[in-house]
Amino acid sequence: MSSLELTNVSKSFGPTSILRNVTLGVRSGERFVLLGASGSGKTTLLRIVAGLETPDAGDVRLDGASVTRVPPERRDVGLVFQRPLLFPHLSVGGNLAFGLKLRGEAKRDIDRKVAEMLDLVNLEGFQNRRPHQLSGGQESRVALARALVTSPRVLLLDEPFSALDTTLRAEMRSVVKDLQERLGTTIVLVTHDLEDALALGRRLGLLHEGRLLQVGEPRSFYDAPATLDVARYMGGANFLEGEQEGRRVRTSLGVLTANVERRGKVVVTIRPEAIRFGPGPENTVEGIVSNAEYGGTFIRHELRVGDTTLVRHAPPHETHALGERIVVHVPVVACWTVPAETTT
Ligand SMILES: Nc1ncnc2c1ncn2[C@@H]1O[C@H](COP(=O)(O)OP(=O)(O)OP(=O)(O)O)[C@@H](O)[C@H]1O
Repeated sequence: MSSLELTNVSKSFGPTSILRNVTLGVRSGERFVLLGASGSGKTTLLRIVAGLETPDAGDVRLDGASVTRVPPERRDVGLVFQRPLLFPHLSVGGNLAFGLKLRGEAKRDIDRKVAEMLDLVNLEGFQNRRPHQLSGGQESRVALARALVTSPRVLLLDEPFSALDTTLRAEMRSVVKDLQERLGTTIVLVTHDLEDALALGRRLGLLHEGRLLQVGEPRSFYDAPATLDVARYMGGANFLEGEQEGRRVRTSLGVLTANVERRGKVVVTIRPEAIRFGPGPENTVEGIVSNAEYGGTFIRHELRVGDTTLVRHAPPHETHALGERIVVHVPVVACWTVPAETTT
């Protein structure tokens, strides 16, 4: 069963439409990442789930029951923002105990839950510290622990690592992953960062200008982007205009066989890492190496094929001289197309 369901949720601020007909189901115990550029409506969507914002239309359900008209404090939703926002005058223990006290839980239970949670985020012994005595990473862990200690039905994380440096980011990702796996909490994390999304999301959703363009496993965003905007968001692909009939696409590289059937004007998307050296059973192309850059784990080649330039990531041991004529092929599974009319 879906633990969180949004049905046709729309929201405008004044004349500006921020969310358009968003429908999404997040399963119980799932780690779901909502990806999107700045301004795409991610925070607004989280605020609607938390009850801090009311949708103009549509419904929000938690564990099957509509909460669209339920105030935030009765939704049982945990929120962690970009900055930890701990209560500065309360100790770490006090911060964690806050929500439990509000609920009127017994002191004995509160003490036990706080201690267990601090243990889970590796902060045992930090109970009496004040927020200003913590490092950035510790503060983030306290914020996470505070949101989880009340066992919310859904935990919403809004760019929770954006204030942290690269090392701490990676550390926090594994803390979140580990906690979620142990506690089985349903998590919806919002980020614009592809790396965070791929590391954490069992499933992803891509929000673009208030529309949810695609929902699925991370791999599907690379292998089978639903629209050109999705393919663009994932970055780095080659795009070629084409005219498709069934699996056959006429392009500036010649006729290619695509991994999807369509008809009419399309854009072929080919990932640079998918282009193989040597001829293949299909989609074989001959070109001239016009540029080569060492990229550490790969070599970025530009291949001139007539008037078209293909970017290819070759294995680091595969070196070619500039001007060398080489033959490559695009496996059919890597030759994906999207309808051209989605171009924005
Ligand atoms: N209360 C408000 N009143 C008017 N406009 C708002 C309000 N809240 C958000 N917006 C606008 O809605 C749009 C989407 O904002 P939102 O914060 O949801 O996007 P986001 O994807 O989370 O972006 P970011 O990653 O930058 O936080 C933005 O253009 C923002 O200016």
